[in-house]
This record gives sequence, C-alpha cells and structure tokens, in this order.
Amino acid sequence: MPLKVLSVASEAVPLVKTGGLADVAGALPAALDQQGIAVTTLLPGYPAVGAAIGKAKRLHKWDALLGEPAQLLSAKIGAHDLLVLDAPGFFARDGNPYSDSAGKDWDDNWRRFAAFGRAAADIASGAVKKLSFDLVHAHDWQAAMALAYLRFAPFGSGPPVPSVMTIHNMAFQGWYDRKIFGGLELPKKAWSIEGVETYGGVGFLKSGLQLADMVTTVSPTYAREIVRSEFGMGLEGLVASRGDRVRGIVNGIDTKEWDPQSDPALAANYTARSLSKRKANKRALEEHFGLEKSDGPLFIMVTRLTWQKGADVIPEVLDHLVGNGGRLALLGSGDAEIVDALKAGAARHPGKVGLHFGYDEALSHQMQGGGDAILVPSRFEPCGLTQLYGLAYGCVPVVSRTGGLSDTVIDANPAALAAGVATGVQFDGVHYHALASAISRTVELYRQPKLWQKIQRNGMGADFSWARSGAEYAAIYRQLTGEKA
Ligand SMILES: Nc1ncnc2c1ncn2[C@@H]1O[C@H](COP(=O)(O)OP(=O)(O)O[C@H]2O[C@H](CO)[C@@H](O)[C@H](O)[C@H]2O)[C@@H](O)[C@H]1O
Repeated sequence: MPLKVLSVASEAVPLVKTGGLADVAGALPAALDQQGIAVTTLLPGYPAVGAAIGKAKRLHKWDALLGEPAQLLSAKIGAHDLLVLDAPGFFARDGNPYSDSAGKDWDDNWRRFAAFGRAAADIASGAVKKLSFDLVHAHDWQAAMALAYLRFAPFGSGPPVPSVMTIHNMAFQGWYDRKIFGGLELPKKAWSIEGVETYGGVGFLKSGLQLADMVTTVSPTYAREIVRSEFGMGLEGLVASRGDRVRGIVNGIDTKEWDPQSDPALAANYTARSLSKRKANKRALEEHFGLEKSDGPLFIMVTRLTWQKGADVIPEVLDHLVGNGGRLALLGSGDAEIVDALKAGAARHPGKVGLHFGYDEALSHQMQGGGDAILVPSRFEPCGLTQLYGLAYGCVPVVSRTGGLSDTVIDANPAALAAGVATGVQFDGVHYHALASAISRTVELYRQPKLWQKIQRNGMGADFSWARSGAEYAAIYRQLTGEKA
C-alpha cells in the first residue's frame, strides 16, 4: 500500500494561483507519485475550483464548520486527486483567494482559513468514512491551523497522524488579535505559548511551526536564514528551537508546463541546441511591449511588485540599464507606489522600457522564451521560481545572493567561468549600486556571444526537475510515519 498523504494548500496549479505556492502544491504530488506516495490535495472551494470540478461526489457534510455549512467534495483533475471544501459562506466570493476585487484582505480570513484547517484535521483524524491518511502536509499559514486542531481537538481518539509544515514565505504569518480565539472553537489549553498564542494574539503559521513533527522550507539557505531576526520576522527563536526538525528542500519546477521545446505559448519552440530560434520570441516580446527592435540585451522581470522582490529599486536603475544598451520588459502587479514610479521611469525611456501590469500566465512564458536575462533582485527569497524558469528557458538569471537564489544560480565569477559551470549573475545587497553593477556585468557577458551561449546552455542543462526534491520529501514522510508506527 502506498503511503497516503493529505496535502493542505490554499492554492494549487492548475486550479487557482496567486503565486509560487500554487506551482509547488500543484507539482509536488506527481513527483511523490514517482516515489510511491499517494497525495490527495485539499483545496478551498473558490468559484474557479467549483467550476473546474463540475459535478463532484460528496463525501461528507458539516452542519456548521466554524459557523458555516460545508461539504467535502471529491474530484480528479488530470492526475490530481482533490478534496474540495465547499463552504459557500467562506469561499464563494469574487476577487482572489485572500482579498476582494479591490485588493483588500477579507476581514474574516482568520475564520475562513481556520475552518479550512478544522476540516483538514477532521479528515486526517477519521471524520470521513472511507478516507484515511498516514500524514498531513500543511503549506503556509492558511493551512497551518490544521495542526492546531489535530493536536488540541482531533475528531477521533486514535493515534495522532504525523505532520509536516512547509514555509513558503515567512513574511505571511496569519497573525490575529486574541479576541478571535473564542471563534476558533479550540479548547482553552490551546491558548498557550506551546499552542496558538503568539505575541499576545493568535499566530496561524506559528502554530504550525510549533506543532508540526517536521518543518520544511523551500531552500537550504532560507532554512538557515530564518533563525536570524532579519529573516525570521519574529519567529526566529521558535525556528531555532526546532533545531534539526527544520529542513530546507529546494523547489523543482514542472518540466512539462515549462519546456521551451513544447511550450504552446511561445512563437518559436527551441532547445539548447537551437538557441537562435529564440529570436522570434524576442521579436514577439518587443511587439507586445512596444519596444524598439534590437539585438541588444533584453532584460525581463515577472514578479509581484513588492519590497520583498526588490521591485522598488527597478525605477532607480532604469537610466543605468538603458544607458548600457539594455531594454526592459516587466510584467507584474502589486504596490501602487512602485507602479507609479515604474510608469514615470518608462515615460523617460520610450521604446526601451515596456510595462504590463496585471497577471498573465501565457505572457510570463513568452517572456522567459524571448528575454535574454531575468532580473530577480529579491531582499529575501525562500526559493524563487522565476529564476528556475529562466534557467530552463535560457533566460539568464541575474539574482541577489539570498535564500533559494543563492542555492540555484551559479555566479559567473572567474572561477565558475574557467570551470565552465556558470549559470547566471549574483550580486550582494539590494540597492542601486549592487543592481547597477550586476546589470553592467550581465551586458558585458552578453556582448561575448560564445560565452553567453555557454551560460545559457549550462542553465538549460541544470537539474531543476522535482525528482530529487520529491525524494527528499518522501524520505521525511517515511521517517515520520516510521517514528509514529
Ligand atoms: N504578474 C504575473 N503574471 C504571471 N505570472 C506571475 C506574475 N507574477 C508572478 N508570477 C508567477 O508567480 C510565481 C511566483 O513565484 P515566486 O517563486 O516568485 O513566488 P512567491 O513569492 O509568490 O512565493 C513564495 O513561495 C514560492 C514557492 O515555494 C517560493 O519559491 C518563493 O520564494 C516564495 O516567496 C511564478 O510562477 C511567476 O512566474
């Protein structure tokens, strides 16, 4: 019998995505299947999820799940085994999973995602006939309360199922005022520093970190960084106290979705041996972004426009980038201030800087397939996926040396160039000078076509499949289920 894992995630490709969490929650099950592990993913029943699954089988019903009627639906989408928490009072809303159409977080997010956790814990502790799981894997704060309910208020009285908590981003913690505690329907004993109490309120992510049998994060470097206050965001002490129960496993990418040889979004498909075909993609990008046609270096960026991603430094560096013969195509959405500063910068450089605000999956593929280099100047980055897509597509990553960016890109320093292993450019610190000098270095490399192609090919040949990381998760699952057996 394969090990059965309940993966609890608030978003997963191909059904609903606002960021990298969805890519990982969507891709990991197939990798684990290769390891003989059967993953079922529990998702909230947002409108898009309901529409995708259509008429689904009902497995369970709650008259009042933290106050709202709910049912559990079962569906299969492609190879994905899904459980969907259909609770219209919580999830049948316009906007994205966390905020309304105007971008404002829903006031009752604590209740929505506590209910999600409550449902996950019920499922994992035997409330649903015919469903049983050997382990629960919760992703980020939206799923973390599953572990609090499992510990303090499981459905049955059987042995507790082991658990893994994965941090995709420590910056989002789900912290709420203590007055919500009553609404969580947890026993009083959960209100303690060993339970959900966090700096006088309720901490969702903190509860998961405290209570999980194993904590993972999405790169080894980030796992080491989050014991320091600059990265731990207040939870560094707790992370440090968990010692070797905190591991870093670098993300892979879905190499079927992200394959330049077969990607239907591209004007021209190509491989590491036919890089010259990328030119057609570059022309298509220039067209889309209203850029002058040129064979000079075309930088791209695909990102949330936030402080984390260093997007605020881009407007400052535009003059330098353009002055060095570069052009920039940027796709993103986020902070209004950054949007305004980018617009002002682009207005100074018509034909050289093109902006597309919003979220566009197909365009993000086209950009990786036609751009020469992708800028990823993150202040912190648990793993980062866009640099991995860049590597796979021969769009050379230019990254700050932090978190997963450190672990996945080999800087084109003299030693790496001499050894023929460089895959990108790294720089230290996220500020004008660091980024400007990284851009200059990149342009210099680009102007040496043989060397540049070598860097592109090295990246395209790197192993960023899920196979290796899948094996690491599988080893953790086996260790934990063995420990509890
Ligand atoms: N405007 C836009 N249009 C189209 N696509 C867009 C887009 N903006 C972003 N994307 C896409 O969204 C994803 C973002 O991935 P990141 O790794 O940058 O993750 P994010 O910070 O969301 O997630 C967190 O979780 C992931 C997963 O573990 C970690 O890699 C990361 O470090 C951590 O911060 C990529 O697939 C990217 O192409």
